[in-house]
Amino acid sequence: MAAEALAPAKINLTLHVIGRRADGYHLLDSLVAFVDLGDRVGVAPGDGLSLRVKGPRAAGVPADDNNLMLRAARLLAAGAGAEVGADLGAALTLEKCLPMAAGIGGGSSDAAAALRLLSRLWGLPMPDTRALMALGADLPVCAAARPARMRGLGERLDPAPALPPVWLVLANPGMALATPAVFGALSRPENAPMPETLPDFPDAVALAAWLRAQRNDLEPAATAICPAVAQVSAALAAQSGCLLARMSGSGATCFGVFASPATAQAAVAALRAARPDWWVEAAGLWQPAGDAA
Ligand SMILES: C[C@@](CO)(OP(=O)(O)O)[C@H](O)COP(=O)(O)OP(=O)(O)OC[C@H]1O[C@@H](n2ccc(N)nc2=O)[C@H](O)[C@@H]1O
Ligand SMILES: Nc1ncnc2c1ncn2[C@@H]1O[C@H](COP(=O)(O)OP(=O)(O)O)[C@@H](O)[C@H]1O
Repeated sequence: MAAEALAPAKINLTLHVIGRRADGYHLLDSLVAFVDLGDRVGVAPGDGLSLRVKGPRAAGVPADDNNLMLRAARLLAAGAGAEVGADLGAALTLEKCLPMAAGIGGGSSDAAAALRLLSRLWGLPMPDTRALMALGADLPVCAAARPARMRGLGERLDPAPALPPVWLVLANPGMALATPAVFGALSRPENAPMPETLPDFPDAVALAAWLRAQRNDLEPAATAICPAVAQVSAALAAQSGCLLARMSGSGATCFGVFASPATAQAAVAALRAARPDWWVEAAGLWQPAGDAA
């Protein structure tokens, strides 16, 4: 049976870099949420394994074995001792709506959505955390697809406190930022973690007030490589009703936090008018349909 799902964008509401390992990977402490905006991933029975990429942001997205969706499919089959093509087949589609290399986990979320759909189609269990990490540090959290406190390299997930109704405006200046380059430009890898216990967030104002005391430690490094990050963040912060503006992940996408959909939509309209060259969208938090665990 053919099936389709949203691959929701991942937002690092905070991203504290708290150490660096000898192999160059960094230790993180991040509050991660997902929004109801993303790519659309489809899976249908098929002979062999194929992928068709379409959609408004398809340009430049690899459709070959470099695509994380195909790598994820092979990983899933290998976990069951099967080989894609010989034993299992699927026709995958990706409608790309999120900018690529943008700090919002597009490829990782596409791969996680493909895994969820393929595990149902093929009747196989989801890969374990260690296997997911082999695809990327963002894969475990994207496979969980629910708000989480992410630690370690990305493998340690704890439930986040319940998030209040909140609307985010996402803005990207149209410049791809490679994650390794941003980590490489980080001047100080040892920074303070978030508090051991995260508070409750009764409403959007309380959430934004708490977030303001936290950080994205990659933001200065990303801004050094791509100065437009500072412009995007400042433009979001200047919008009426914006409670906080910050970069997500390794950038260059920034998000603004708003307490109502109307203020968020007004900010989108103003930003699109001022900067037609930027990608600007409003989104609410993504509510998993119960099948994303
Ligand atoms: C920074 C984050 C925050 O959520 O998001 P994005 O900006 O990619 O969305 C992630 O940790 C990215 O996860 P992901 O994009 O899957 O990373 P990977 O493919 O595993 O690694 C890409 C590169 O990022 C660096 N890296 C990644 C994770 C980590 N804990 N320490 C690192 O130093 C390494 O240089 C690595 O070679
Ligand atoms: N399905 C996919 N969508 C986007 N990029 C992908 C995908 N699969 C593999 N990639 C590769 O992953 C790199 C990082 O892209 P992406 O996951 O969008 O970054 P980020 O995690 O910073 O948002 C891209 O440069 C691209 O070459």
